[in-house]
Amino acid sequence: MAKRKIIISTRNVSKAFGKQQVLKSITLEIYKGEIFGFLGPSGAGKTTLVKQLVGLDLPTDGENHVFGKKMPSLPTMERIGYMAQSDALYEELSAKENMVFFASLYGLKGQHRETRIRKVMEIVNLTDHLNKLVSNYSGGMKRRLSLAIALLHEPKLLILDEPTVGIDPVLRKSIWNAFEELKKTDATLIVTTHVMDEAEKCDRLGMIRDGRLIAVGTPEELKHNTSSANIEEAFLIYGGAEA
Ligand SMILES: Nc1ncnc2c1ncn2[C@@H]1O[C@H](COP(=O)(O)OP(=O)(O)OP(=O)(O)O)[C@@H](O)[C@H]1O
Repeated sequence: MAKRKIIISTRNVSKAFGKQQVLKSITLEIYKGEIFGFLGPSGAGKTTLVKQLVGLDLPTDGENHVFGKKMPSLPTMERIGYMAQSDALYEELSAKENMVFFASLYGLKGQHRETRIRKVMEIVNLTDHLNKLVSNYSGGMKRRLSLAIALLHEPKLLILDEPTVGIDPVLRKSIWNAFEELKKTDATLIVTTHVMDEAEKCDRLGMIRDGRLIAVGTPEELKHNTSSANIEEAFLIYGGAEA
């Protein structure tokens, strides 16, 4: 098999907040064109890790390299689409005005900007609500708008922190279809989740518990290696529970 191109290399990364050790010596490589999922319970350290990959936070020990550059690196950050766990939207503006604002930050102009806005709003199924004030959006609509913004500048690396929280199953499916389409363009996607059926859709998973990476592999490998019927069971076994 051809050697896969490494997009992210996390090397012995640890993070402490005061006395609390939140990440414990994480070493991991993520490859071009894969959908990689970080799976773990609330408080496991997923957000802390992805913020470092985006370049918004620093490890206490170790290094993160993205596209071959040590993070944080400003030119590299511009190549990443990031969707945070809480929506960073201007509530008093319409969705369209929010899009135009973020598009200008990415340097998108004119007809290209209009085309991209139309395209990403179609992906998240918000075309009919383009001119509505964000303050009148539901929680799920805001999540979808945040996702659309992360997709605007066609980044080759997308880092999405719980992208489908508050989104109904039908739309969740259409968003996962969009992820699959992006993958076909050789984009790399990283998602955090604690939803098991979503974890199953990832090409590979990194299981995180108490700041440790307890297992990495395809969903099939993780189930097979623990003789588990599902990912939830595999997680419990890797976490030290009795089979
Ligand atoms: N800025 C901070 N200062 C102090 N503690 C923090 C800070 N950020 C995160 N933590 C702590 O680090 C731990 C891991 O948090 P993190 O948000 O990374 O978990 P998570 O796996 O993303 O959880 P969730 O699924 O609930 O988002 C938690 O105990 C949290 O309280």
